[in-house]
Amino acid sequence: MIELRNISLKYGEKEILKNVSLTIEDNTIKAILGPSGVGKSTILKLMLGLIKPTSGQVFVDGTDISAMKESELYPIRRKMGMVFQGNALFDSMSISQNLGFFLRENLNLPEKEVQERVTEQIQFAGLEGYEEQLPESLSGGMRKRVAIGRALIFRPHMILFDEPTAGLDPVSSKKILTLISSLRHHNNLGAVIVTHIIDDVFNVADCVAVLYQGGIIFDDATSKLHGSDHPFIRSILSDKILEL
Ligand SMILES: Nc1ncnc2c1ncn2[C@@H]1O[C@H](COP(=O)(O)OP(=O)(O)OP(=O)(O)O)[C@@H](O)[C@H]1O
Repeated sequence: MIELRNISLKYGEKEILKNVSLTIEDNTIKAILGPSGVGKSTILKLMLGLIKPTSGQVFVDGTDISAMKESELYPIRRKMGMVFQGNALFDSMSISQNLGFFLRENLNLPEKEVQERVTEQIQFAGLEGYEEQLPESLSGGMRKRVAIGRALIFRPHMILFDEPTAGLDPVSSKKILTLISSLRHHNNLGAVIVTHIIDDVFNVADCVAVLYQGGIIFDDATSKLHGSDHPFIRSILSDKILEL
């Protein structure tokens, strides 16, 4: 479980988050929806301990990480898999090498187990036959699937997605959302999806927090979003445009 408690965050004089509280339960897919530049990626960085809040606390499985040193954060980050917006794959490595790289670097596992985990993720992500290809020869949707496999290979408790369907065509987006939905029954894994695309929320998220002008204006089951009378939520439900 991840909890942000009364988080405020400033970049210089600019206040991005104002007293934000938010919980991500295990075994739940939660979306954080908001317009571009509102602070969604900033929330993911706070959850990973990559930046410190100006005030407030971040709890991961009950442990306050907001004042932790970098070395103390390693085991915490191991609990979380991150899927970056641009995937962050290594261009010169094959798909199999990309999947196994951090496992070989960071966990002292026997090579046989590394191979087994790579094969498991190749199958889960539907990448059979592409093991020896370079990322550049794959479609955007397939590269995203490699990035998801690489995050899952550590067997995290929580997986964080930054704009998982950004830049993908509708068919690839749908496949990625189906893959994310299938995580719901995957070893009690929780997921956070940061997005500005409301269809992503309806397709995949059990619950959603809407971030607007530095604060949370909705935090409940996705099915209740239509019942909100907040003007911003009404406007995104009617035109689905978040670029305000
Ligand atoms: N290191 C930084 N220093 C100063 N300002 C920053 C920094 N990182 C982000 N910002 C600003 O903070 C705001 C929130 O950024 P963030 O990337 O979290 O937004 P976002 O909601 O994820 O948007 P997008 O979807 O466009 O990435 C933006 O105005 C951004 O310009």
